[in-house]
Order: sequence, then C-alpha cells, then structure tokens
Amino acid sequence: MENVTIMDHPLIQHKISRLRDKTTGTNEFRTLVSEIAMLMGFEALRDLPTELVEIETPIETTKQPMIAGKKMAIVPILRAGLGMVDGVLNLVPSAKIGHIGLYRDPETHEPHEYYCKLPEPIDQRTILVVDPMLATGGSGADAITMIKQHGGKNIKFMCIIAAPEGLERLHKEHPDVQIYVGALDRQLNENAYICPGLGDAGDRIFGTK
Ligand SMILES: O=P(O)(O)OC[C@H]1O[C@H](OP(=O)(O)OP(=O)(O)O)[C@H](O)[C@@H]1O
Ligand SMILES: O=c1cc[nH]c(=O)[nH]1
Ligand SMILES: [Mg+2]
Repeated sequence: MENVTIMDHPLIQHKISRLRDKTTGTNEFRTLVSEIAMLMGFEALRDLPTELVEIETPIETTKQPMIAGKKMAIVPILRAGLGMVDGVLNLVPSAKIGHIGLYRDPETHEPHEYYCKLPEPIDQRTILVVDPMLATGGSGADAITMIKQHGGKNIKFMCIIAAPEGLERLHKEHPDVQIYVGALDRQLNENAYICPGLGDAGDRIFGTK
C-alpha cells in the first residue's frame, strides 16, 4: 500500500511484544510506549526538511544541514495518544503540541469528539498524529478530518498496532497521509478490539479500568 510503512525493526518488535503481555504493569507499559514512539518517530520523521546553515568548526567555516524552522506539531488523540508524546518530543524538543479528544462509543464503536486545540499556523506545520491503536480506523480518520478542517495539510499518522480493517479505512479516507504502523495484527473481534492486540491501550497506560 502506497504511503504505508510497517516497521520491521527487531527492537520495535521486541518492545511491542512486551506491551502485549498482560502481566506487563502500568509503569513498564508507559515506558515501552514512549520508547516505541521514539524509535518509530525516528523513521517517520526521516523526510523532515533541512536547510544549510553556516557553522564555524575549529578548522574552518562550512555550510551543514539543520532542521529547517520549527514548524512541527505532534497531535495525540486523547487519551492513549498522550503516552506517545514524550518519545517524539525527545527527537524534536521544540515541536508544538495539539490535542484531539475522541472516545469510542462502547456499543457502536463510533468515535465522539470532545476536544480540539491545534497550534497555529497549522497549515505550515508537519503534523504527526499519534495514537497507539488503529482498530476500526474511525478515530484516526476523524482526527485527520478535523485537522484538515482546521487547515492542516502535511499530515502523518503513527500507531503502534493496527488492524487490517482500520489501516484500509484510514488509507482509503486519507490517501495523502503517510501512515506508520509498528505491527499489523490479524483482525478485530466482535467488540472491535484488535486481536491479538494488547487490550485497551488507554486503560493500560493510565491504570484505569
Ligand atoms: O480505530 P478505532 O476503532 O476508532 O479505535 C481506536 C481508538 O480507541 C482507543 O481510544 P478510546 O476510545 O479507548 O479512548 P481512550 O484513549 O480515552 O481510552 C484508541 O486509543 C484509539 O483512539
Ligand atoms: O484493541 C483495541 C481497540 C481499540 N482501542 C484499544 O485501546 N485497543
Ligand atoms: Mg481506551
């Protein structure tokens, strides 16, 4: 699929396997989500624009590449996306952060919006939307639609685990968005949870249930 990257790095795979284990507690779970976000972010941001900047080394003056401007936004989908923000911020400490609040109705599995605040000027930023889980794809697709309605253009989406159904939906509704997936799982179950998955990412990050 064009614009879709499935991570195959052994370090990422190992950490995702640790996340799946139901005996992994909140503390380790949070750390792993943050580490995976950083490793995936490294790949997702490989096309960040650079510009040549004059630098004086102890030997001579030279022009060398540096990240152009400070026009990046990380946009977590609340709540679970929050767990991925720190990891990406390690890579781009000056990034601005937007928030999109969506929860999935437990019966219909449809996403409901409850918050949206994005950094301006959103149309000039590289936007990295983060959410650990892409299940039916409804939340991811709606979040990207909201960002586009606010003027966002250059959008990437990064999730740790995706179901085939969600990946297909997101790609179909937003073919322009580059999608980065840590692991592509088998299927959704009757409650629209990802199998084998890791359970409810938000509950495991925040210790709720
Ligand atoms: O692809 P979808 O079928 O839309 O499902 C994925 C969404 O479900 C989870 O959020 P949830 O609604 O549990 O909210 P939470 O992060 O507050 O727990 C997850 O973090 C995604 O946002
Ligand atoms: O498997 C799933 C599906 C949606 N949201 C989650 O947190 N986990
Ligand atoms: Mg949840």
